[in-house]
Amino acid sequence: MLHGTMKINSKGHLEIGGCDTVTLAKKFGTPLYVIDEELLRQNCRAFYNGFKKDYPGNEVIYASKAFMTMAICKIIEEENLGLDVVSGGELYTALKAGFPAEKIYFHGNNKSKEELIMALENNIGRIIVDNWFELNMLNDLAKKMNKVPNIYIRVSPGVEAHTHQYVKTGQIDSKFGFPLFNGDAMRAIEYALTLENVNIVGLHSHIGSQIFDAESYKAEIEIMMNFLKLVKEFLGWEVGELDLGGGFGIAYVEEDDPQPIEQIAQEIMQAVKEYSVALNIKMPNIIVEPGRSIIGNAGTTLYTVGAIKDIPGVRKYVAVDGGMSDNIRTALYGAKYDAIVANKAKNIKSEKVSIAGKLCESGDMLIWDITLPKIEEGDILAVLCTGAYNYSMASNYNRLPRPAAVLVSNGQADIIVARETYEDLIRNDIIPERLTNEKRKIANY
Ligand SMILES: Cc1ncc(COP(=O)(O)O)c(C=O)c1O
Ligand SMILES: N[C@H](CCC[C@H](N)C(=O)O)C(=O)O
Repeated sequence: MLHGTMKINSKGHLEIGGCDTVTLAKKFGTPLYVIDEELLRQNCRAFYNGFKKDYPGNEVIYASKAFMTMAICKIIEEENLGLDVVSGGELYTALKAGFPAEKIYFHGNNKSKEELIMALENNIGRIIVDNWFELNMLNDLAKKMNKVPNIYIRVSPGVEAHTHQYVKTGQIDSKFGFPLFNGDAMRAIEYALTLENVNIVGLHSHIGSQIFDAESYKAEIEIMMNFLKLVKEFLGWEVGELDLGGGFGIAYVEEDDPQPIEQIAQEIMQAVKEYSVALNIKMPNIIVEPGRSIIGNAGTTLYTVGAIKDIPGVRKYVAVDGGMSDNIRTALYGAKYDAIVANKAKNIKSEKVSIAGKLCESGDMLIWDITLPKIEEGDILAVLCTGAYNYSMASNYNRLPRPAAVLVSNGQADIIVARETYEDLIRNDIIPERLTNEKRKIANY
């Protein structure tokens, strides 16, 4: 499966954005995240065309947790999308990149006082309030700062998306949002409407991630639209904005079969329209928060193959120079990935291997069982669809420096995140004086 601008060139090498990946590996080192700018922009446009073109009041906001750097913020801004941030760090990055504050939406189930102050100071577009503690704290802070932020109330709709347990969020037993089933969501809205220093403009819900078709969204829409009707009846307030969250799936491997975004968008908008007519309520503007489906298939990780361990009759382990520190998803979720031997992209796939990382964990695997051309030390392995939740979930486990990321387009490759160095790793380390004290050394000795 080739994605976006991927091609096999005349040398039999994998090319992305007009750049030979073997050359990229040599020039920038490995592991290396490669981002296909054209595909990233195409994904943005599919969402824009599906949700916003015919409905100017709608917004598509990129869930920056999937992959965020200042360069990515620039592209998202150019593509006319908004931005979903979930922490002071993401907000800071967006603001530093000059992202328009009014198009920033702030999520999170435990925002700190400092984070809320930062949001208020910068007059960001929407704050999605998750719980009572936050609602009161925000109103108090806003009063002190003489602000009236636009807020959504996050509703926990009780919808089970058909996806991995860890990436389900809409079910009743969830840490996110005000439960709908016990009346909390209604009470929170009623209360927010009485507060002077918050301006409630909409509701939010999110049901999970890696969802392949419109069915789960339709279940969410049915619940939320009926709730909008109840809110109108009980509180006399018509909800103007309904944020349905993110979660649109991508094809990591061949058996994954997500519907095209344009089609899902069409079905979602159709369902919203039908419910507003049937329930006799104003059609709300719809907000969606795609993360994975914007950046996921636009990212590829290049690794260099090192040790190969063949256990005859059992398994052949092919180890690469990265692993769970740059892609924790296989270890964490049992995620599946496809890969190409970048310098042998035309060769016949002839042997089944498993791709291991280099970290000190048996679970540090990237791919269990994949058939590839005969692979040798020094080959460049390209793991596909690593754009989302790889760099953003990367760690320094085993003190591995985080890889660099390059943006490729039309034969040009630009670094958007520099490779971490060993110096970076010790930058924040401090040896207290008492540990360097000579007398202590002697005493201990
Ligand atoms: C509230 C919310 N919105 C959007 C997203 C983005 O999800 P995805 O990357 O699956 O589109 C998530 C999950 O990370 C989320 O929790
Ligand atoms: N926050 C998202 C899931 C993020 C999953 C992501 N971390 C992954 O690697 O797939 C949610 O609650 O639906």
